[in-house]
Amino acid sequence: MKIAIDGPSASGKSTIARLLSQRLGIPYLETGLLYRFFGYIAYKRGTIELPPDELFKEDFKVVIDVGKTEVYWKGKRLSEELRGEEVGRYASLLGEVPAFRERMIKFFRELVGSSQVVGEGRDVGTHIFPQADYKFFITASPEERARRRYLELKERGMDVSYEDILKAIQERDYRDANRPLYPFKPAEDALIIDTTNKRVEEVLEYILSIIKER
Ligand SMILES: Nc1ncnc2c1ncn2[C@@H]1O[C@H](COP(=O)(O)OP(=O)(O)OP(=O)(O)O)[C@@H](O)[C@H]1O
Ligand SMILES: Nc1ccn([C@@H]2O[C@H](COP(=O)(O)O)[C@@H](O)[C@H]2O)c(=O)n1
Repeated sequence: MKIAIDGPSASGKSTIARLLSQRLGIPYLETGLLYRFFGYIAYKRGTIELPPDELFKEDFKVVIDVGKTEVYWKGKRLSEELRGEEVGRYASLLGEVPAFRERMIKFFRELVGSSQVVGEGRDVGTHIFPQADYKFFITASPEERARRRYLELKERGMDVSYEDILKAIQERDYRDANRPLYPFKPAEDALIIDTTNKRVEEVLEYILSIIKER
């Protein structure tokens, strides 16, 4: 079984996908973490003008398992290095490059193959696994998503402002939605879930009820 969970920044899709993976015992693929990894490489090199084949020559490894996706670079697991807004911006800029996105789609399909997966990101249900058995699109208002990201980064001890985060989220939403190729939008057969006024537990139980119904 393949499950696609897509949605905009800070909508809560990683949280839901990870919990769903754990409840179902199915490996979790956080596609945004790989975009962030290459965004991190581009950030360190100060440019996104990097051919996909050159980026994929990096010494990296991806491990997907129940409840987790891990990225290793030169043998070291990267985590906090990938979570900042600036790396997210570089990831989003790379995401606008069709050749890079096509290479990423190919990479994710080869990584998962015919195995079960809970795939989470922006284009899992539209392009990576269009044949997924279940497709969910997790969203929330920009203000609520900025609030969630603000609280998340403050808990990590980062000195951020709500206003800056809201602006970054709105800019990234616009960029993701207005890409000439592969514009970010829900799959036509995705179930859209607005979580603005919903707790994580409510969203998870609702999705599990949909899966168990079939
Ligand atoms: N329904 C919810 N209500 C309140 N807070 C939530 C909800 N869902 C997730 N959160 C919190 O919001 C923050 C962002 O969630 P998460 O990282 O899952 O979003 P995301 O869509 O994966 O973000 P991104 O794609 O930018 O990585 C986390 O701190 C998470 O605990
Ligand atoms: N399938 C994907 C996943 C991510 N992106 C871009 O990467 C940025 C960072 O991802 P997060 O999930 O950590 O926010 C994101 O803003 C997207 O622009 C993508 O294009 N496709």
